Amino acid sequence: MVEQTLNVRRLLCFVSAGVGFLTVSSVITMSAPFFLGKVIDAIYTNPSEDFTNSLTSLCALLSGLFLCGAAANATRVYLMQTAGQRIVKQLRQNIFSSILKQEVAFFDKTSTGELINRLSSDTALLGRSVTENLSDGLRAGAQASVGVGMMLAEDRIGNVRTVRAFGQEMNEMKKYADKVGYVLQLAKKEALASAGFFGATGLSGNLFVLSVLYKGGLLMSSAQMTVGELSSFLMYAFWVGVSIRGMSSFFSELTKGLGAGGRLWELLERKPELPFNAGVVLDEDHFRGTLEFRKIHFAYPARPEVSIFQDFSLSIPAGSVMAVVGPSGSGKSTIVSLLLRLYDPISGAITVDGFDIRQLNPLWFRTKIGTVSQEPILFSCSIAENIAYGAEDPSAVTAEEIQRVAEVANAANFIRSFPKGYDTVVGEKGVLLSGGQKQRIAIARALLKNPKILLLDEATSALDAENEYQVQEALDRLMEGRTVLIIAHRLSTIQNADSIAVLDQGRIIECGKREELLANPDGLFRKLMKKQAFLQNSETFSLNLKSQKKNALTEYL
Ligand SMILES: Nc1ncnc2c1ncn2[C@@H]1O[C@H](COP(=O)(O)OP(=O)(O)OP(=O)(O)O)[C@@H](O)[C@H]1O
Repeated sequence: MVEQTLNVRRLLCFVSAGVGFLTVSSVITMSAPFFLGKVIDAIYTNPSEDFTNSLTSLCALLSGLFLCGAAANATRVYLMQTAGQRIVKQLRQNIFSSILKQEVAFFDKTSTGELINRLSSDTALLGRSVTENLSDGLRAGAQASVGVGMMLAEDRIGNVRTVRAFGQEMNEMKKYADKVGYVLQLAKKEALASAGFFGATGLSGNLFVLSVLYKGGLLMSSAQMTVGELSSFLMYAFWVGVSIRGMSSFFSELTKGLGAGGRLWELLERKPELPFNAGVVLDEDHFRGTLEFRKIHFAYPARPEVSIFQDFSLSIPAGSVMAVVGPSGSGKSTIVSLLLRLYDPISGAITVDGFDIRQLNPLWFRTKIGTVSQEPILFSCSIAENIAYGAEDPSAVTAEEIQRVAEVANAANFIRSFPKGYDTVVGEKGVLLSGGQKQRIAIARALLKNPKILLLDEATSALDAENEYQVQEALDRLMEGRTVLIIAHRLSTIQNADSIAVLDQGRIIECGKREELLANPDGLFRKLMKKQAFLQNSETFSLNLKSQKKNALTEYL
C-alpha cells in the first residue's frame, strides 16, 4: 500500500539527502560556541598583544561558520520541502481516485466540505509533518543532545581543573556544593531530564535555561571555568533551551500530522461497497433488457428509519414503455437510483433478463442504460465533447456521428445558431444553455450511447410548449426499440406509454393501460389526472387574467 501511495524510492533519496544536510548544518552550528569560547579565552587572557588579530579571526570564524551552517540548512529546507510537495501531490492523486470509487451512499453521509478538507489541508499537514517538521524535530533533537553533551564536557573540564588547582580544597568545594548546591543538583537534574525527556513542554525549556544560567553563575563564581568556557557553556545552554522549545512545538505538529494521516489512511483504505469493475458481463447479442423489480424493500442509508419501498414489484417487458406516476416524494426517482445501482435494496431483487443486477459488472451494466433527466449533467467543455461523452470511447467519435445524433435530437438547429457551433463551451453544469437545450443535448448523448434500457426522469417538465414539443419529438425517436422507464410528473408525457404504474406509499397500487386506469372511478391515477387537468386549467385561467390586466393597462396608458 505504501509502495502504491508514495514513490518511496525517490522520496527516500530526498529525505536521506535532507538528513545529510541536517547533520552537516547541525555539526557546523553546534561547533560555533566551542570555537567562540576558545577565541574569547584568547582575547581575555592576552588582550593587549593580539587583541585585533583575535577579534578579526573571531569574526572570520563566526562568519564562515554562519555561512556554511546557513547554506547547509537552506539546502535541507529545500530538499524537505520538495519531498513534502511530492508526498502531498501523490497523496492527493491517490485519495481523489479512492473518493471517485466510493458508492453514492458514502457521499450521502460525508459532506463535500469534509472531503475537500481531507484533500487540501490534511494532505498538506501530513506532507509537512513527515518532512519539514520531522527534520526540524531531528535538528532540534540533535542540537539539544550535542548541546547537553558539550555542557557536561565543559562542566567536567571545570571540575577537573578545580581538582588540579585547588587540590585539597576540592572537598571543601564539594561540601560547599552539598550545602549551596541543592539548587545546583536540581539544575543538573533539570538539564539531563529536559534533554532526556526532549522537553515535553516549552515550560521545561524555560526552566532549563534559567537553571543553567544559575548554575553558570555558580561555576564562574567558584572559578571552575574560564570566561570563554562559561560563554560557550551558556551558549550551549541557550541553544539547548531553544531546541527543547522547538521540540515541544515539533511534537504538537507531529500529533496533528498523525491525526491527519489517520484520517487520510482511512479514506485511502476504504473499500467501496459496490465493486467498481467486477462481476458478470452478459452476452451482448442475447441481451434484451427485460426489467423486473421483485419485492423490493428499501430505505436510504442516510435515513434508515424512513422506509421508501415496502414490497415494491414491477415488471417491464423488453422493448416496452412503462411510465411510473405518483405523488411527489412517493419514490419515483428512487427507482432510477436502484436500477443504476447507486443504492442496493435491503431485500428483494432487481433483475435484467433474469439476472440479479448485483451479480453484474456495474461498469458494463451502466453502458446498457441511457438516462435523460430534468437536469442533465453537462460538463464545462464543448457541446461536441458533451455529446461524445455518451460513447464507450469518446475520443473515437467522429464529427459526423455527433451531428447526426444532434439532428435526431432536434438540437442541430440551436447548436448551429451559436457562433462557435459544436465548439461552444456550455459553462459549468451547462449554465449557458436553457433547460430544453440541455435536455436535447442529453438526448443526443443517449442516442450516441444507443442503450438497450432508457430511463427518462421527468424529462419534459418545466419546458414551454415549443421546447416541450421539440424535446418530446426527440424523445419519441430515442425511445424506439428500447426498454423504457419514464418517471413522469406531467401526465402529458406518458401518452405513448404501453403501461402506466401508479406508485403510492412505497408500492405499485395500480398498473395497466391508460384507458383502463382512467376507467376506474376511485383510482389514484384518475384522481391525479383530474388534479392535473384542474391545475392546467387554473394556470391557463391565471395566464388569461394576467394578459387581460396587461391589455387593460396598455389601453389605459
Ligand atoms: N439520498 C437520499 N437520502 C435520504 N432520503 C432521500 C434521498 N433521496 C431522496 N430521499 C427521500 O426519499 C423519498 C422519495 O424521494 P424521490 O426523489 O424518489 O421521490 P419522487 O417521487 O421522485 O419525488 P418528486 O416527484 O418530487 O421528484 C423522499 O421522501 C425523499 O426525501
